Amino acid sequence: MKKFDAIIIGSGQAGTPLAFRLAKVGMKVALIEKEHLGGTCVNDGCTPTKAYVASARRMWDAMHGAELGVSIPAGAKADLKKIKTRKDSLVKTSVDGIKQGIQESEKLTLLEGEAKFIDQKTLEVNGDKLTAELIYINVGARPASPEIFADVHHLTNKSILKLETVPTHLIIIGASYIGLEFGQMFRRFGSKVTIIEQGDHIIHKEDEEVSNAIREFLAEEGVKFKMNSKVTQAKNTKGGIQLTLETNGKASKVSGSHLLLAVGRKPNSDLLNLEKTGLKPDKKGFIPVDDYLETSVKGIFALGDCNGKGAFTHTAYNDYEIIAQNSFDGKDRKVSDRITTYGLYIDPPLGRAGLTIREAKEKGYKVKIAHKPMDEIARAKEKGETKGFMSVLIDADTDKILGASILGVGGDEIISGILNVMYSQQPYTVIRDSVVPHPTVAELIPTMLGDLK
Ligand SMILES: Cc1cc2nc3c(=O)[nH]c(=O)nc-3n(C[C@H](O)[C@H](O)[C@H](O)COP(=O)(O)OP(=O)(O)OC[C@H]3O[C@@H](n4cnc5c(N)ncnc54)[C@H](O)[C@@H]3O)c2cc1C
Ligand SMILES: NC(=O)c1ccc[n+]([C@@H]2O[C@H](COP(=O)([O-])OP(=O)(O)OC[C@H]3O[C@@H](n4cnc5c(N)ncnc54)[C@H](O)[C@@H]3O)[C@@H](O)[C@H]2O)c1
Repeated sequence: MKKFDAIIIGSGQAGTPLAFRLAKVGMKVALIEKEHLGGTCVNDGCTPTKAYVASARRMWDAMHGAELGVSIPAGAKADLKKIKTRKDSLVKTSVDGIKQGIQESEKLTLLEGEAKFIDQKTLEVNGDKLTAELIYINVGARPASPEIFADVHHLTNKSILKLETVPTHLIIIGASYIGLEFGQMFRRFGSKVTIIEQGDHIIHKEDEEVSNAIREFLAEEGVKFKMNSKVTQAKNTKGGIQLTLETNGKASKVSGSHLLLAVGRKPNSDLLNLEKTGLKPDKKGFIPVDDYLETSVKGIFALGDCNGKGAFTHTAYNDYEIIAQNSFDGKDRKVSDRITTYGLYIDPPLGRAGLTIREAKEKGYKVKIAHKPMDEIARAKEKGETKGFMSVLIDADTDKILGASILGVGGDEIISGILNVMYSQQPYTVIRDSVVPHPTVAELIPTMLGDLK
């Protein structure tokens, strides 16, 4: 039996920085990773997809030069092999950085293998047993894969990143983060793209206006949507796959060269033998934790996607901060202090913070809404990128900002300014009365708030 001060299962966006921090304060730490250092974000999530989004944008620029008076000779072509090589190099740099950090740390031991509990505080990896009083679970999630697709060739967010030629017709199941980001980028790389969604709105968590605007501009680029559609049959064909759909009671068929499943993610908690620790995941497989990320077993914590408190890299990293700062910096940080925020990295992007209008109304807030279409903003017009709008939601009783959606050029960056005011718990009037550089898209936020009725 090997004894450690702390064991971390999974080298994701919470586990990796935590391993370094624990080792830095002198603890003997084991970091267990079954697949790849850095986890999903680095290897098959944020880093690769945002690298591809950047290549897709260059492709779009090449096709749209004439709109801004620039003649670009015809013949722009996405070379997926080169796009992948660039991505692989970005991923490698990140992973090598983690490897080097581990090699340089005397207190940190990396164990490459899959961890399983064999009793409350003991784990087994590759036949070795190890124990610690403190155990941090950071096992992340994997792509969900409905039974109906089990026997047809299909891609996930992992395998699609291994392709070296552009699919002729990519069918995507699921119109949310993964489906929309991959859908637009492959459309721009030259694929025909059809997205099949069971619901009646794409990116269903958002307000209807956001969802409709995104659908409209993706459709304008040629992405086809089949809404309210369920796959009732899937089969392999000579040229790819054929799906039978049921849409509002009507049957139809769609055939494509490739199929991507983007129907959500399943926590990896089922791989851990959790019952040996006395822990029980919830119905969706998330490991229940308190506001300080501790499970019902003292000394065992769950961080990142597997605890169901967030599904993003910044939420996983914040979980690390909560543990580290409460343990070593005398702070009292809690999950419930976190304000929801994320980007959807289509082009133009969506930056989101706080509540949607629907959520605010459901919670009983009396709301004031400031709203500005991008086509009324000088800088957006100058850039020739006028799709989308900005909207900020205000609590009519307190003047505090409840939420915001910035859909449009720079929206993923602009949202942080609004988020900072939300964290500082100041009223919206602080932004309304601020002076912002001209000409920027953000300069219209004070104007928009000034127009608030
Ligand atoms: C295609 C895609 C794009 C994304 N884009 C974004 C984005 O732009 N912005 C954003 O904020 N988020 C994005 N995300 C989400 C983000 O990647 C995750 O929220 C984040 O990686 C979660 O980190 P984590 O630390 O919880 O787990 P992970 O990063 O998933 O790491 C968990 C690690 O645990 C390992 N592991 C699992 N079980 C065991 C075991 N039993 N023993 C040992 N090791 C184990 C896994 O191999 C993995 O390396 C994206 C996700 C996907 C799939
Ligand atoms: N920009 C980002 O931050 C980013 C990007 C990519 C992924 N992610 C993370 O990855 C996670 C997973 O994303 P996702 O898009 O796979 O899942 P999701 O859970 O957000 O959406 C899945 C979609 O698939 C639809 N769906 C499910 N089953 C279906 C079926 N059988 N037929 C048709 N439609 C079906 C659902 O209605 C839903 O719209 C998200 O939680 C997100 O946090 C984040």
